[in-house]
Amino acid sequence: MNSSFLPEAPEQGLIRRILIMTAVEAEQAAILRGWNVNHESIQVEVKLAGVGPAAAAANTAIALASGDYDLVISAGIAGGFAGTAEIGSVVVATTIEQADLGAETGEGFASVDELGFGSSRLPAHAALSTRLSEALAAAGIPVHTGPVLTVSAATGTALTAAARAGRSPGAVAEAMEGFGVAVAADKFGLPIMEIRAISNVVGPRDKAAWRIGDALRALETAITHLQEVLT
Ligand SMILES: O=C(O)c1cccc(C(=O)CC[C@H]2O[C@@H](n3cnc4c(=O)[nH]cnc43)[C@H](O)[C@@H]2O)c1
Repeated sequence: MNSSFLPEAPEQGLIRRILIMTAVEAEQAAILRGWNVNHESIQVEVKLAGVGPAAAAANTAIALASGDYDLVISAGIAGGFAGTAEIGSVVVATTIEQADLGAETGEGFASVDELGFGSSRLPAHAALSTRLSEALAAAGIPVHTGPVLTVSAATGTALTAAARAGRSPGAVAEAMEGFGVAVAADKFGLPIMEIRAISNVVGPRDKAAWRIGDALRALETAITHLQEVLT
């Protein structure tokens, strides 16, 4: 992407320089396909976060330390919670939550929030997230909004899926980088979004049921609509 930014005035709330972080190259390529580089009014950098929240936080912080951005987005594929976000749909986070940041206790999992050690969730940019989800719905694209969970270990059983969904009412999807990206963006005082396309159902491992190609195509489409919302 063009890395020379236009002289804009971000303090007026204009979004003109966006950093999009993806776990892997296939997601990065889908986003580059979906973004029309001829729209020079907004500059986008799409960089690799790596898999998992720690790598995502570190790589996002490195990118933010060497760039000047107005908005940070975690984007890629994700698992959808059964009955909430179907394979091929798009989810737009209202909040970005690390679902396994806390402690196992005799009474079950306790989050760092409950333990008094900090926060495991950050709010997404509400206006942009709403405008994107409304644009996707208007275009007939299946879209769901709600908390998107970040985990260090992907769910592999129905029991864990139910427990994670139960602790985060309204949770729409699970991935592995969003909260890491969000914490880094928050340290730089920047707004955050998380946009995911659903490749699988959160629960028992069934890689044969994954539809990564469909999810990448949905991600590409979602980014095209994001550009329209922002310009
Ligand atoms: O091998 C498996 O059974 C398996 C199960 C869940 C996730 C994986 C990954 O390798 C995920 C890597 C990558 O994709 C994102 N992602 C997509 N679906 C999920 C999910 O259901 N839970 C967590 N992450 C998911 C994630 O953001 C990673 O970047 C393998």
